[in-house]
Amino acid sequence: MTIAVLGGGAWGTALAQVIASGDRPVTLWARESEVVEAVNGAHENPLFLPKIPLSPLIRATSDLGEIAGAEAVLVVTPAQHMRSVLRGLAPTGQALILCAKGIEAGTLKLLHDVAHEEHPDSPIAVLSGPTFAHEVAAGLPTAITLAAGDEAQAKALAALIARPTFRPYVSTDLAGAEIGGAVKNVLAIACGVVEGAGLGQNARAALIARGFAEMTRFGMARGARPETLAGLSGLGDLVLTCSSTSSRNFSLGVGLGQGKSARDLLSDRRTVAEGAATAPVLVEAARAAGVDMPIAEAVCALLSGEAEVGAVVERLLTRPLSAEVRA
Ligand SMILES: NC(=O)C1=CN([C@@H]2O[C@H](COP(=O)(O)OP(=O)(O)OC[C@H]3O[C@@H](n4cnc5c(N)ncnc54)[C@H](O)[C@@H]3O)[C@@H](O)[C@H]2O)C=CC1
Ligand SMILES: O=C(CO)COP(=O)(O)O
Repeated sequence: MTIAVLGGGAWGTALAQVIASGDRPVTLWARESEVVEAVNGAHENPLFLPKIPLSPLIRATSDLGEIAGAEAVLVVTPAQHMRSVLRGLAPTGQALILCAKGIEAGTLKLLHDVAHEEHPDSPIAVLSGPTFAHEVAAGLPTAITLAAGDEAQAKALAALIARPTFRPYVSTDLAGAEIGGAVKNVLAIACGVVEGAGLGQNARAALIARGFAEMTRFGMARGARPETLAGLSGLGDLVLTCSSTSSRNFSLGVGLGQGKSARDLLSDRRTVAEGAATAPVLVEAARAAGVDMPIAEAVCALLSGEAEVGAVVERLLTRPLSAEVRA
């Protein structure tokens, strides 16, 4: 049976490639007709994942109806579009594996809650971890967290998608797997700012550690387990995206740190920097949960243009001194 992938961006295409490497036919739903044509004709996706020859076992379509017969569906749309795309999918009870990283604006809901609302009869799983799409598509070794509400379900889905260089570790902590990925994108922007403003490597290490403390506080307030946040989908992904210009969030931060405006930096991008969409939602969700997230607040202020880099850094450095670990 086929496995379906919803979303023909870099990550959806890379996941289709890794699944197809196990001799499995993959149906890839893409919004853009040029992606459908290029994947079916030339076996490539020059729009979102250039220079990677794709498996002929991947067949692209723009018809959501063609997803109906698949054994499982990997959902890889940007977080803010996930609900509307899922709404167009027939309610067949297929397992949905969510691969986007974010929190829904307006409702402040995690994506597995959104998916459950739209498809109450489908088992829901979350796939997250340190995974640059171009490395996964090139077959480089990668490990991920695969969480489902039920352990047997998580194991069955892990067996379905595991490949020799793509190694899932199972979990039953859906909230933990999701929150790590959503929060690290915002922190990656902050680390990019440190790089762009030339604040040094000590500052970046401090930001990663204090950012992880924010992720843990927020995660635990929303029901995540701290050991999940310390794993691949939390700390693992935080380290990856806070240290490489391959990260779109980090590189957005570099531009902000150099004094460019978020509007200018985002206007000529076709690709997503999810942290920019997540930051205001995260700040709102943290305030609603009574959680202090000064780094996320700083990223938000920079993105909205409310404050400049110098002021934001000064605000962070002049906070009252406090204990490293809060009671
Ligand atoms: N690229 C990567 O290395 C990784 C990405 N992710 C996550 O996967 C998700 C998708 O990211 P990418 O594949 O990288 O995207 P991308 O930046 O490569 O491509 C943009 C995607 O957004 C879609 N899109 C734009 N407007 C839309 C709309 N109105 N409705 C539905 N879809 C729309 C486009 O069709 C395209 O698939 C994001 O949440 C991202 O954080 C997760 C792990 C790795
Ligand atoms: O989530 C990712 C790697 O795990 C990709 O990060 P960026 O979206 O910042 O490129």
